[in-house]
Amino acid sequence: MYDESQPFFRAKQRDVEVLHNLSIAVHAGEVVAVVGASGSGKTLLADAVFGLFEPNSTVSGRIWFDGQRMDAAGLAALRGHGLSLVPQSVSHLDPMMRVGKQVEGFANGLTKAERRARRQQLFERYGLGPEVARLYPHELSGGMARRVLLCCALMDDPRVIVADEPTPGLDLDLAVRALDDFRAFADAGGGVLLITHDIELALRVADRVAVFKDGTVVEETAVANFADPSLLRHEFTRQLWHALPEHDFAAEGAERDKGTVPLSH
Ligand SMILES: Nc1ncnc2c1ncn2[C@@H]1O[C@H](COP(=O)(O)OP(=O)(O)OP(=O)(O)O)[C@@H](O)[C@H]1O
Ligand code: NI
Repeated sequence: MYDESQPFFRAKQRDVEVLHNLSIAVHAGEVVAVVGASGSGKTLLADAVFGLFEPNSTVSGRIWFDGQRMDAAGLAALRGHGLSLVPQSVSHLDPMMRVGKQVEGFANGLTKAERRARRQQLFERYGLGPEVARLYPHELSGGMARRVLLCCALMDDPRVIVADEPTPGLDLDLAVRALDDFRAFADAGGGVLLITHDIELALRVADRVAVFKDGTVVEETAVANFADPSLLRHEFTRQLWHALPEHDFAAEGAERDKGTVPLSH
């Protein structure tokens, strides 16, 4: 029987520490890949930089931009004006606004006609037909939505792009194009923090790799060190190396059977 003295629903709040002792740097001209297991805190890091955390979360740390320590207001002013996010979740798009208008809204200091022309250029580059501009986000496929998010980040002339899983759902040629564009952006003096599960693609464009595990960077290493596992210091990084399709394929299968291959996708 229903007991009125007992609450019908009870929720308990507990604090979970996700990120700790974390230090990461991106220099001008560099693509830094962040790789690591699902749930290790990569998205929380990206979102924290952009102030996109839950209101009841506790965030502490220091952020420098161009050698200057940023306070909350300074960081807020940079978002969309120098610092661009390609978010992992397509829920970052406004469901009530046609995507063409949304993308154009990410440009700074351009006339309406210039915004439109730039948006059209980006849409063409990423295989989005002109009709896509009139669609609402719910009318896009997953891969289309991801390309729209990419266009949003590239509309502005950012100094730093934080891209959180920009390639899932993209055909290989488009994924490669996106990463090549990040490379070109860095070569022109920008900085890119590229969060990805696709280590193969990451190794193709990145200069350095930061390996994330349980909310911290366990190893930061030059891409060149992935040529040989003996150059990798941390056991987890070596596991990632072995999980690459061109290495130890049989060993990878054996590891997977033991449930120890860290990549989830
Ligand atoms: N709003 C939230 N409330 C409570 N816990 C959260 C919240 N958001 C994320 N977490 C937890 O923080 C941890 C890190 O999540 P995060 O999304 O940063 O992982 P990730 O490394 O980006 O994973 P993936 O590779 O799957 O995208 C997870 O354990 C997740 O459950
Ligand atoms: Ni994530």
